Amino acid sequence: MTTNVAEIRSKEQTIFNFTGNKVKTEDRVIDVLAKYEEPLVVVLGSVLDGEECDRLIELSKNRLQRSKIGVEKVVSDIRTSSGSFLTDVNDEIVSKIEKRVSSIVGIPVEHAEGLHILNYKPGQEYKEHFDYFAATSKSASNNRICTVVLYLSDVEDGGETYFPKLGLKVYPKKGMAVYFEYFYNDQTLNELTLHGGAPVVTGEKWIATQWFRRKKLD
Ligand SMILES: O=C(O)CCC(=O)C(=O)O
Ligand SMILES: [Fe+2]
Repeated sequence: MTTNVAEIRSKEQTIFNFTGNKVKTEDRVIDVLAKYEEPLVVVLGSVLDGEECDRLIELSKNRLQRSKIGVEKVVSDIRTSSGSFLTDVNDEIVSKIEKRVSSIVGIPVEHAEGLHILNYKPGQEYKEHFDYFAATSKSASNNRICTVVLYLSDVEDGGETYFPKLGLKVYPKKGMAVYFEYFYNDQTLNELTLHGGAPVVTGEKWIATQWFRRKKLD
């Protein structure tokens, strides 16, 4: 059998740099459960303990607002959940989690937007989208480069994070997380990170998202 060398794409540099089945951070050893190689998608077990998940939900419960999308911040059918940033919350657990997430990814916390809590009730979803800003957007000068979605609750049915171009679904499990990156030179790889949050069928879904930027945020 002959191999067409032109068809073998050389792998690009990744941001997430751990190999093997564990990621060691200052305060926790995290299991790597699954990996999709290019674009890199990593499923991580037990990033947060139950108490940490409950604390994040508790902190955001009274602050939730109908989610908006884009730089213009408009209410849309694309995202029907409710959410809140925890950036103005001064809480030891929040800082600890942000630090842990940063060391998993290998990017300083100053590049992170701050934990964004989302709550989906039955029927609510986040339709497929890219996390990075369009090249024409003002925000693109310091664009997002990778995402960590932390699952703060189990979902009885539905609510999976899906990547339609990869044929990949990640089912929410309290304390687990999914990481993916879109900082490739090859834009077609970035576009493969199209993803969404499927409608919750039964139960409730809570997540915390941390988006990282290429440069520090002020
Ligand atoms: O709800 C999900 O599973 C995905 C959330 C998401 O895509 C985001 O917060 O950017
Ligand atoms: Fe997203």
